[in-house]
Amino acid sequence: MTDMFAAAKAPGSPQGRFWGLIPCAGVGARAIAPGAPTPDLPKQYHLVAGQPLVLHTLAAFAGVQRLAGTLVAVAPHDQFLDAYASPAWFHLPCGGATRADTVIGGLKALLARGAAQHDWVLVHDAARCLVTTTQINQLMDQCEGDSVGGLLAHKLPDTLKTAVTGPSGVRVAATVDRSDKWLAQTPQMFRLGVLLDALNRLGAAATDEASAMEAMGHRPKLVPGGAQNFKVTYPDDFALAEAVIAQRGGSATLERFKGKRSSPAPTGNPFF
Ligand SMILES: Nc1ccn([C@@H]2O[C@H](COP(=O)(O)OP(=O)(O)OP(=O)(O)O)[C@@H](O)[C@H]2O)c(=O)n1
Ligand SMILES: C[C@](O)(CO)[C@H](O)COP(=O)(O)O
Repeated sequence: MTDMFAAAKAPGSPQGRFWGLIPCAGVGARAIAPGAPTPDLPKQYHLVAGQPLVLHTLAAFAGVQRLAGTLVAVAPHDQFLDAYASPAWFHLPCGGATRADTVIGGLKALLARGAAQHDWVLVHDAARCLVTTTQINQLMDQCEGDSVGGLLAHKLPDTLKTAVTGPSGVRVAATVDRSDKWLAQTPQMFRLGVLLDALNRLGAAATDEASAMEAMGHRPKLVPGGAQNFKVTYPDDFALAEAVIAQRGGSATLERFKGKRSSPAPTGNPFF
């Protein structure tokens, strides 16, 4: 993955190339505890085990040899990643008001820069910083021969309740059969053109890529991801992510970004 410009312009195989797309334009409102020291800093940039959360995510993608390139879709005017230029990924201010808008913006940006409609794209939340290179490769292995694509997911481990809220608070309405229930994770891997069409049709109601594909009548493949591939969503999740990183040996992901820039990267990324 040395020259993304060359990768985008190369004809690619009939099976299509693979692109990573990281929606990174959210604010993380649920993750910021009252009184936090940096309430305006989006959660994906908070330090986890010594480096901004999203860099852990990007380190996992940087290890995937088959990716032609990885686009990080950030919010307009977000310059945080300018200081972390890397040949392994590039960032663009194509984020939108909802996650679906951000993904649509990223897909269009990939197409505009030479990606093909039939290429595969792996969409992955910036906030799922514990995904591993091995898991990403497993998803690719299991889905590249599939006619639809699929996603990492985790079979529901707990008893599932529905709730009803009344005068005496929130109470159980029923216990639901969990035998067919999975928690959707990311990456979610689909053909770029089909996914863009599906997201355009479903719009903001698509909280993930698979739901847009499902609305088109497809049945995405579920590939077991594991409990550690959780999304940092609430304040407690930062400490949980740090604990997992420490248990994995801590600083391994840092090595890939030793050469990080301390000043904004120059314009002229070879991809553009
Ligand atoms: N307009 C948006 C909203 C979300 N995301 C990204 O989508 C991923 C998953 O979304 P979520 O965890 O819900 O992030 P936020 O929307 O930032 O969180 P919250 O709902 O708590 O504000 C995150 O990496 C987030 O940055 C995005 O790129 N653009
Ligand atoms: C895509 C996703 O991570 C699948 O679980 C999730 O739907 C995105 O988070 P959100 O909180 O629903 O925006």
